[in-house]
This record gives sequence, C-alpha cells and structure tokens, in this order.
Amino acid sequence: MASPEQEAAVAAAVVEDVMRQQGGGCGGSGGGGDTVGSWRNLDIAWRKSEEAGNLHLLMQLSINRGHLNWCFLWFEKCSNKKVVEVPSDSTVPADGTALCAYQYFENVRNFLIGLQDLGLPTFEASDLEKGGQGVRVVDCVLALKLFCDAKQVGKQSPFKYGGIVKPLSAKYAIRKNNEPFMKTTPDSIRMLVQTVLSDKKPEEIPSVVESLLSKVINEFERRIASQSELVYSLLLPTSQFLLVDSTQVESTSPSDLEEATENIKMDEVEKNASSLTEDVSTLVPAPLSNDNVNKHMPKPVRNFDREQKHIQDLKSNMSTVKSCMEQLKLLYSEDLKKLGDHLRIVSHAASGYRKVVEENRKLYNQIQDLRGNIRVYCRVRPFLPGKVSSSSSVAGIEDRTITLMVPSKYGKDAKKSFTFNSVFGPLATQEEVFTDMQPLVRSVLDGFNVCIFAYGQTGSGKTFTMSGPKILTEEGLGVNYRALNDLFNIQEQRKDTICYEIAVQMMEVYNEQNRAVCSTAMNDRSSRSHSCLTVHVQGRDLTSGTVLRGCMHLVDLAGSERVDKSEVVGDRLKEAAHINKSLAALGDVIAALAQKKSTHVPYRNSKLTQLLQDSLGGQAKTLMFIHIAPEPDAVSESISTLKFAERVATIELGAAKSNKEGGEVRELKEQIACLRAALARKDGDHESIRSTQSSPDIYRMRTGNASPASRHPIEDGSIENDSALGDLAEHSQFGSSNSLSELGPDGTQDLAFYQRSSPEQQWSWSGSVATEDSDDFEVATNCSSELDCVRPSSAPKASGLTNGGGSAARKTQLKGAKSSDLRVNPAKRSSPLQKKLSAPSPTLIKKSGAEGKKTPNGKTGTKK
Ligand SMILES: Nc1ncnc2c1ncn2[C@@H]1O[C@H](COP(=O)(O)OP(=O)(O)OP(=O)(O)O)[C@@H](O)[C@H]1O
Repeated sequence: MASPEQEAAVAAAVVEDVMRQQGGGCGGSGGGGDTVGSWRNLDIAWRKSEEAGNLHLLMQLSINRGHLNWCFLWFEKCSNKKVVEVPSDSTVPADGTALCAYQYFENVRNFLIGLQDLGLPTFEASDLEKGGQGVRVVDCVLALKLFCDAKQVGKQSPFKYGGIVKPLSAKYAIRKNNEPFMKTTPDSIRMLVQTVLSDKKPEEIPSVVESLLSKVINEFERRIASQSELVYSLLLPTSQFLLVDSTQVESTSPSDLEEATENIKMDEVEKNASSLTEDVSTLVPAPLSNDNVNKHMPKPVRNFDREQKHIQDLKSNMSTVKSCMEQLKLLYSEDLKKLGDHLRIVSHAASGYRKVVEENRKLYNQIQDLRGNIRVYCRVRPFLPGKVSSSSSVAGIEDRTITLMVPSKYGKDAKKSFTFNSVFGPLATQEEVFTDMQPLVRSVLDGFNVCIFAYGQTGSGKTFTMSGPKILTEEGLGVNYRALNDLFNIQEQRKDTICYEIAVQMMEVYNEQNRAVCSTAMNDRSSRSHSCLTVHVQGRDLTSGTVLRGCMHLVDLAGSERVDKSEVVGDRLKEAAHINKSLAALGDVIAALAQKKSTHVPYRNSKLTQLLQDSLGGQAKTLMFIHIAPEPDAVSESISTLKFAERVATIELGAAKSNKEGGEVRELKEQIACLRAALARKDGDHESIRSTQSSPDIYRMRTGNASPASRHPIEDGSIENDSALGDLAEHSQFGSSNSLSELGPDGTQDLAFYQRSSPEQQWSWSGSVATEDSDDFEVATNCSSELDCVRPSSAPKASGLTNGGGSAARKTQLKGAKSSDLRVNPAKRSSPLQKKLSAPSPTLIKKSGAEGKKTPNGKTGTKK
C-alpha cells in the first residue's frame, strides 16, 4: 500500500516534470533527450501495462533491465568509474533486451560498490527481483540522478538529503523557483509511480491513480498560489522571506545553501544598513524643506522633529536675542562710558566751578583784607525745639546771599537779599563755621590783631556760636574753644622754630559798669553783658630773634532787644537800655567809619566801642558774625541786623599789619626807651617812674591780688571815664602766676613778654591805667602792637599821665575791677582738648561773679 508521502512525492515529481518540459527542457544537459525518451518509454510501457493489466511488472521490468542500464551509464559518466564491462554503446541494446545473467549481476555489483564509494544510497541486488524493496532502488536511482545533475553543473559538494533550509530571501527564492523544482525525469516518475502502485491490487490502482491525479492537481494549484505569493511579495518594497517547502530544501545543494547564506547575509547587511539609515534619519533632523521625507516618517519621529525644529527655532531666536543683547550691552556700555566721561567733565567743571567760587571768595576776602574791610559772616539759627514753625522768615540761602521774606503792609510779601562774606544755614555745624574762620584765627600767630564779634538780637545764637550750647560736647564746642585749641596745637607744632607764649584774658562789660542777674522773656539763658575773651600771643623766632605780637578779641555781645517785646521792667529794663545804648554807640561808630571822610569817630560813647576801638579802627582783621532768628515774628529785628551788617561790611579799615619787629629794631626801641627814662630822671621825676614800675599796687594787680574794693561794682550807674578805667585797670592785668613768678618783688623784672624790661612797654600797660582819660580803656584793651608802642599821640599822654597820675592810677585800679586773666605756660598745660573739656571756662576758673551766674563763655547769664 502506497503511503501518502509517496503519493505526494509522485505528484510533485509529475508536476515538476511537466513544468520542466513546459519551460523548454531546462533539465540537465545531456540527459534531457534521454529523460524524454525514458518518459516516452515509460509512457508506452504504462499504456502497455495498462492494456495488460500489469503495471507492477512493467515497472519491475523497466527498473531491473532497461532503466538500470541507464543508471549504469549515468554512474559511469558522473564518477568516471567503470560499471559495465563491455562498452556501453555495444552492450546496451537499443530495444532494452537483457544482458546475459553473469554480466548483468557483475554490472549490478560494480554499480552498488560504486554507489557505496560515492556515499550514495544503495540497495540489495535482491531488491531488483520480485518481492524486493523497490523503494530502495528508486531512492538510489533518484539520488544518483541528483548527483549526476549536480556534477553536470560543476558542483562537487557531497550530496545530502533532508534537513531544513533557512528561509530564503525573495530574490533567492525567485531564482530558485525559476529553476526546475525537482530534477525529476520521466524515469524517476515512472519508478515512483511503480513504487506507489507496486503493492496495489489491480482493482485498487484506478482509485490510487485518481488520488495521485488529484494530488497532482492540488500540487499545481499550490505551486501557482505560491508563485502568485512570490510575485506579490516581489512587488512589496519590504524584503520578506519565503518558506521553502521540503522539496525545495531537498533540491538545494550545499553550494546553493552557501550562496543562499551569503545572500541572506548580504540581505541582512542591506536590511541592517537600511534600518540603520532609518534610525539615523530619525535621529538626524530632516531638512525642513523636504516635506516628502516628513510624510513618510512615523508620527513620534515627526513630533520629535517638530519639537526639534521648535528648539532649533528657539535656539536661533535666542542667539539672535543674545546677539541683540550683546549689541545693546555694547551700546549701553559705550553710552555709559560717554555718560561717565560727560559726568567726569561735568564734575570736573563743577569742582572747577567750586574751586573758582572758593577762589573768588578768597580773592574777595583778600581784596577785603587789602582794603581792610570788616568781614561779615551771617548765621541762621534753627528753630528751637518745640517751637518749630512751618514758615520761616528766611526765604533762602545761596552761597553768600541770604534772602528774607519782608512782610509788606500792602499784603504781598517782598523778598530782600543781603550778601556777605559767608552765610551759614541752620544746619551748619560748629566745625564748618570755625573752619571758615580758621585762617583768620591763625593769623594772630603771625603777629596780626584779630577781632571776631558776634552780633544779633537776643536769642539768635551768638553765645552758641562763640561758646557752644548749654551742655557742651566736643562737636558743640564754639569758636572760643576751637580757636584756643587750634592756637595751642600750632604752638606745639612750631615749637622747634618759634617760641610762642599765649595768654588768655576774659573781660565783661555789664551795664557799662554794673553787673547784675536777670533774665528776659526772649531768652531764658540770655547774656546780659558783653563778654570778651582776649588772647595775647607773643612769638620769638628762635633763629632770627624776630618777635611777633598779636592779640585776638573774641566778643560775644549782649543781645539787642525790643523792650516792648521782651516785656522787661525794672532792672531788666535798665539792662536792656544799657545794652541797646552800647549797641547804638557801636552803630554810630560804624556809621562814622563808613563815612570815609568823617574825622571823628565816637568810640568813647560806650565801653563796648572803647573795647572794640582798636579792632574797628586799627589795622586789625575784624570779623562781625551776625545772627538771625528764623521765627517770622523776629523778621524786623533780623532785617535791621542785616542792614546794620551791610553797613559794617562797607567799612575799610586799611590793610592789616603784622606786629613784627626784628632784633635791631627792638634794640633801638630799647635804647630809645632808656634815653627817655634817662631824660625823665634828668628832669627829676624819678619818683614817678619808680612808683609806676615797682608799685606794690601794680604788683598786686599783676598777680591778681587787686584790692577787694576793686571787685565792688559801682552802683551809681553813671558812665564815667573813671569807672571805666577802674574796670579796665583790672582787665589790663596780664600774666598768670607762672609769668609773674618771673618778676622780682619790685616788679622791675620782665612782666612777661609784654613788658620785657622796656619802659615803653611798661607804659603800654601800667602807664595807661594811671590816666584818668577814657582812652586808657582803649589802650588797656588794645593789643600790644608796634602801632600801640610807637603811637605818638598816645606816648606823651602816657608819659604825662605817669608823671603825675600815680595816685589816680591806684585809685582807678581799685575801681570796679572785674576781669579774669589766664596766663598759659605751654610747658605745663595739659592737652588742649583735655583742657577744653575739663575746664568749663577760663572765667569760671579765675573768677566767679558775686551775684550773677557765669555762662560758659564768661558772660553774666540771667535766670528768671
Ligand atoms: N546754631 C544753633 N543750633 C542749635 N541751637 C542753637 C543754635 N543757635 C542757637 N541755638 C539755641 O538757641 C538758644 C539761644 O541761643 P543763644 O543763647 O546762643 O542766643 P544769644 O544770641 O546768645 O542770646 P542772648 O543775646 O540773649 O544771650 C539756645 O538754646 C541755643 O542753644
């Protein structure tokens, strides 16, 4: 019974054979004709056996005899081995008649050995007989056939059956399908058919054949379908693999397999390359203009590309913005640089302008100095705590100009401006104020006479400027303290070149002669007296021997007041009257001085003007410091103060002179003094001179031990020259215990640096106090200067006075002596600042008022 596999194989072989024949006989060369012939023979045998009803016999015969001869020939041709002893062309009969038995078996044996040598499947000789295994014979013949076919195409690889072949690429599959599916021959088909039908009963053969035919038809259909699939797959762009059925595998030679493997590798490489390209194309951004490329990309890739494009756009935008920013930065930096340059130029110009302004001011001051103008400074007090007002009488301060709001009767306020040497606003500090006047203060060390006096209505800040606030702090120190401190510092700095001696004197003019304690409604700390701190300086140049003398008055005037406003009565009213009177006298003096042609200057009208005579009329450097209260109700006083200051500023005193005298001049002066003394002796007035030089009273006066009577104020209130002289006698005391210790008991030795054993100088101080003339006040308060010493008008007067005024001098010395003096020995004094802060006031050290309470500047304060 034929197995289904056998039937399938037969069907496949038949189909293959038909197809091969339709393909124009592309079978093995040389064998084609034979195969066709065999097929015909088989066909004839088939029909004959059909007719005879013995197909099995026919197949047996065909294989055993005629076709086996063909096998021998194939074998010989393929293996170059001899199977048939006799030449084939002579041994093989054309009609297929059988060889003799011996030779036949000998040929079969040779054939089987040859097959074995080639490794081909063999069979037993008995298989050729009836009842043998014809299948083995058929297998053997088929294997031989395939071997020969392979040999003919030049492939020597050992033949192999079976096995599963890897899927082939489409190209390879197509090529393979274009080749004959199976190198079958009609003989082999015939053998197959014979094998299939060999064990069939005759009545079964039709059904088997029918089944075979149906299988052939199926095989055809399957082949056509697979061909269609192949064609279809060929049309597909993707490379796909086709599975090759077992028959294909069987028909594939090892070399084909190698080639197929190579092709597969190539295909894999190509595929990998193409997939790699695809991968790369997904990674590398596609050109933005190529839309076709984007269309074929998968969606995520397209999204990615879009995002990437956006990123690229952003990047390019960012780089554009960045470059713009860089340009802007560049422009800005250039602009800034230009601006900086402009600013530098402007600031340079501004500083230049400031310098020019400062220079102008200095030049202006120098011109004023040359002219001998009285300098005028103005300071505006801030509003007092708790009395801050929204409106101020001061409309503005600009550089050296102050503008006041002047109330008008007609409703509209007018502004009035005043220009002075310096104007300080309410915020100006004590230091700023002092710094401005510092050069003036220092000039006293160069031998100049200096006078600084504070002027203004009561409560406008005079004492604050000159001394400081009630509670003293370092920042609050006023001009007096700072000036002394500065002078002491310079004295220390110059000690190697110049030997300075500095003496300080405090004077007070109260009610022209009286001292009293009172207060006003305008200022609860009001100073009701004029106080004057005088600093005497003598310097000796250690190299040249030149002597410098200078003195400085620092005057804090009592405040002017309108009695109707201050509501004072009684003594307070009397005080105010005296103050106003003395200030009016000052105004008269100023007015006289302002009229340059005026010959008479009424200095003697008040002790204040007598005190300031030398500063206002001499060759001193004078500074008037006016003070303004900002309160609107004080505007009228402020205006009158400012107008008064304007007049003062016009006064030309003449260029200040330094009090310097060289060694020769000094010697000559001493000689003159000696001659004068000799002349006086010759005139027989020895007594008078001696009494002047060595009077115990004078000695007492110099040592500060004036008669207690002199401390009593004169109560009569009369303004007399005598009383003034009494006051001034005390004021004229110079020399501390230090300097006075240098004096002998008779007072003939040097009285500090002012006397220096010079009769002339002794006159300057002691002689002057002996006169009854009110000019004594002038002399006593004048700084000791060359001018003072040689003034012709004063000298005879002094001499005359000394001649006969001894008792009078003594008398006046006892009158109303109120002063304090302080001689400072630089070697023994403590540091200036220490001194400043530890000692409230020179006045407080040396003198305390009998009734009044002294303010820090030595003025007689008033208390309500
Ligand atoms: N520049 C200033 N800064 C702060 N406070 C000031 C200033 N000037 C003055 N004062 C204050 O104003 C008040 C009056 O000042 P001050 O006593 O100095 O006036 P005065 O002109 O001396 O008055 P009088 O003539 O009555 O003595 C004081 O309390 C003082 O501290």
